[in-house]
Amino acid sequence: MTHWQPDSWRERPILQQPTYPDNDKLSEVEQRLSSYPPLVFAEETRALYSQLADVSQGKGFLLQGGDCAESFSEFNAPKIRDTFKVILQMAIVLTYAGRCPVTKVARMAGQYAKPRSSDMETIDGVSLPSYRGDIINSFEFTEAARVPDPERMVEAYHRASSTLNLLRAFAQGGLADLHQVNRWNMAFVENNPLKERYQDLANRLQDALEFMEVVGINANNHPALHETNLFTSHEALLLNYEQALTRVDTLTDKWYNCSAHMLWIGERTRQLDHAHVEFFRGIHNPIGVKVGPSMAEDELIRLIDALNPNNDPGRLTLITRMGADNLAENLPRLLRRVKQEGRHVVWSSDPMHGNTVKASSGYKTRNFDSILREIQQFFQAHRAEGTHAGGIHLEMTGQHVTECTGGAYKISEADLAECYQTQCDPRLNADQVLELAFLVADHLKND
Ligand SMILES: O=C[C@H](O)[C@H](O)COP(=O)(O)O
Ligand SMILES: C=C(OP(=O)(O)O)C(=O)O
Repeated sequence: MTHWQPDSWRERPILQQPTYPDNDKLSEVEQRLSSYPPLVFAEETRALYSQLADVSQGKGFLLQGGDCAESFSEFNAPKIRDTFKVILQMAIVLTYAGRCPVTKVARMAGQYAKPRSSDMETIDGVSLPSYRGDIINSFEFTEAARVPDPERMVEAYHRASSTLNLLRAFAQGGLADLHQVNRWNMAFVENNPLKERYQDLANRLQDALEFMEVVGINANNHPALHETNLFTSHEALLLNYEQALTRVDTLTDKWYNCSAHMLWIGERTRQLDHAHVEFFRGIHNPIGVKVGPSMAEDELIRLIDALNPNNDPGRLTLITRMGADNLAENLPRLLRRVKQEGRHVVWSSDPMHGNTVKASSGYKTRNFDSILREIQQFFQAHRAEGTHAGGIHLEMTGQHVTECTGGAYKISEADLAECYQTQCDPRLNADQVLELAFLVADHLKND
């Protein structure tokens, strides 16, 4: 294997990248970014690594979720707060009802770059370069807006930094206090059939906390009751940005990508001899790779060995995104082979990306039942193969969007127009996500 450098990816073929019109400007921005402070600290990243090592050994569950694409225009505190809360509410359901420690990783504070199926987008006979995420170009459908602008990387850095700042404040400053769970705004489940189940769980949790208080366990002597850890993650697609935030950790002398705690490689850019695999093999963060239905067993083992040659538990999460109709045929053969070869991985299910369909109205959507079906099959396949169903990876928001059909509110294709806000793929809304959490909790308890 050749010597790794933060820029050795530049010698490899690369897909899904913008073509910047001005390379001098691009280099100047990369230079500037590489002098800015890191967004996360390597020691935090190691804490996540160690939690994921437990998950890979069946001793926990990974909950990863957030926007499909964070947007510069929808950048405000309520949006960050609502997604934070819904991730926490899901985690509480999974921990308490599922009896399982949960590692929380947000798709936030950096999820700004998107791979696309097509380089061009055509509307009413006009074709323009596709929108590739706010870190690259603008969503607006004009020629000027779609030109990639390197200055957007700096903008993304500052927005990621503010988002992280608020997430840290929420996590450590009291919003995550378990005693608050009952007091959190329940409006989003108010008319939901799940309200009673959620309320019952919140009451039981309250009873447990009161009991603990009586026997002397409280937030003063157990800070875990008052605060939480929420890690950040995104698809490290735009390697110019990722390289600029990759630094040597002074405590260990190792390279870490300090743009987020965990990074993943997308399904479209995971070729063994390409730039993304090259970049990822040298950073010491916990990393993920998306695994679609076309993945062959040998190919997967080669990929695992390139990315985790020492077979370290916690290093690698395989995020399967098969589609509900393809999972039964394709996941078991991969589970079997990885188990046979003794490779340590976290298996996580992304039930979103294999289940995207176009509604008759033209909106991209996903049906709640297909999403549930993929998750159910994911658990069944692991049960059958004797492996650990280690996590879920969701495109979701704490807001009341109407982007995925179905769920307790029975969102129909006709309802999609009501509040369709995503800039790329459809996300589960707060109700749908909570409904899903109860289902996953039941599986975890049975396991
Ligand atoms: O989130 C994943 C991809 O970026 C997305 O599914 C691509 O969407 P497209 O098929 O509309 O390009
Ligand atoms: C692009 C994504 O997924 P995939 O690589 O699985 O298509 C994503 O999760 O944003």
